[in-house]
Amino acid sequence: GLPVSDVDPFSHEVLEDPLPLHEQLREAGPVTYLSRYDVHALARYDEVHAALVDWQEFQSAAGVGLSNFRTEEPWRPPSLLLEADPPQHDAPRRVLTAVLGPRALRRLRERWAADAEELVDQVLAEGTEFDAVTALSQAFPLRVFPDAVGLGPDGRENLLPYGDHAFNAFGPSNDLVAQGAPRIAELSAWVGEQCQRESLAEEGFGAAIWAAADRGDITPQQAPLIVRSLLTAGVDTTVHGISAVLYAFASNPDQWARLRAEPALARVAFDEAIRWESPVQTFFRTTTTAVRIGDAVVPEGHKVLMFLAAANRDPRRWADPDAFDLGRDPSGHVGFGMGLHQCVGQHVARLEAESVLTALARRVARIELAGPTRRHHNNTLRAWGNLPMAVQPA
Ligand code: HEM
Ligand SMILES: CC(C)Cc1ccc(C(=O)O)cc1
Repeated sequence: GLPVSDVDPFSHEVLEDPLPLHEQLREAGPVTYLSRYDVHALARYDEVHAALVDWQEFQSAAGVGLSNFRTEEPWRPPSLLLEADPPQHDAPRRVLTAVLGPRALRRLRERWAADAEELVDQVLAEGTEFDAVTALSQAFPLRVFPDAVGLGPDGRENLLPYGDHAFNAFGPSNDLVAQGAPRIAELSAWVGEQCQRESLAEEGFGAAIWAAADRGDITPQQAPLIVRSLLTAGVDTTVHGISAVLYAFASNPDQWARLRAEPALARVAFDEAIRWESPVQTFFRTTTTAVRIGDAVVPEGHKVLMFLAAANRDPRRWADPDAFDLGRDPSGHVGFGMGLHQCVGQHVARLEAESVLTALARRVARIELAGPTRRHHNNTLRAWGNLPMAVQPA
């Protein structure tokens, strides 16, 4: 039969330490009915992977949060990529694939490497103990990404709280959503303003999106919403992704030695950290027909909650899943999703993380935690509130 649980995956207790729930859901069966939210939960790698690649039966157009856009008004106009399915999804996806693709990033590689070296030098000049969240995880993305998009200099402090609320809003209307509610109208207005053509620099991801509208690849009405996708998805994720890989190394000093010996491991280290920590923990799909999962049938129009983090540590798929191991091949992890909607910004994220790790590995022989850590709770994101770190210069 279908296992049932009234657990709240979005409670502070679970957000503080989700691992026990992930284990419980994986062991309960291929699917569990969560009665509290009337959703079906997938926690094993095979079922999460299968739902991610089957966009026809598990759609995104009804929203990838708990809210069902067929019956509820979205809090903001739906994303033309994330909250769309083919054919509407096709042109916006094709444009962002080109704008954010490895070729487009070639010209950023050198600049970001230099920026990372400069930032790490500045951090180390201040001392060997610092909070890596503010000094590196937040500082580097906020130093390079708004410029890469072509944002003006003012108001960039709005980006993190806007994204934090957007990611909370994929969950239920709990206290985390209530915390962001008072400011979100003002933050949304600022973000919307930055997406207008006249707000953007002549060079950058934003300009490239507007150039696609000039070519007729997308419409001028779509261009600002596609820029909005970058500002929503492209900041908080990389901040918490970089925190995840720094925490992974600080709690596995032997792996730092491996990176120092072989700096090219920086790239696979980031993907292994994305698998191990999964900064994006969960999101939803909506069934477009009755779908059989295991020996259960999920009715049409139901929300399905995918636990990416649980899938990324499923012992059915990964040997020694709880180990952060640079010797592993992490490809196939679902930390960037999978299939049609797989993260279109993953190359940007990898380049940011690689830049920071390479600069740090060159300058620092050891990194370790130097005090109590604190989580930052979010309905969707796994994040550190702080990472007190002590480093030993090389
Ligand atoms: C560590 C950093 C990141 C993580 C963990 C991450 C994770 C994800 C995941 C799991 C999805 C799939 C969502 C779904 O299937 O519904 C996704 C989609 C997406 N991501 Fe990322 N992301 C990251 C960085 C970025 C960056 C830097 C950008 C922009 C520059 C970005 C832009 C997007 C967009 C636009 C989509 C929607 C793609 C589509 O629906 O076709 N992401 N991301
Ligand atoms: C993991 C995903 C939910 C991250 C994300 C957020 C927002 C957008 C957008 O298009 O606004 C795209 C992707």
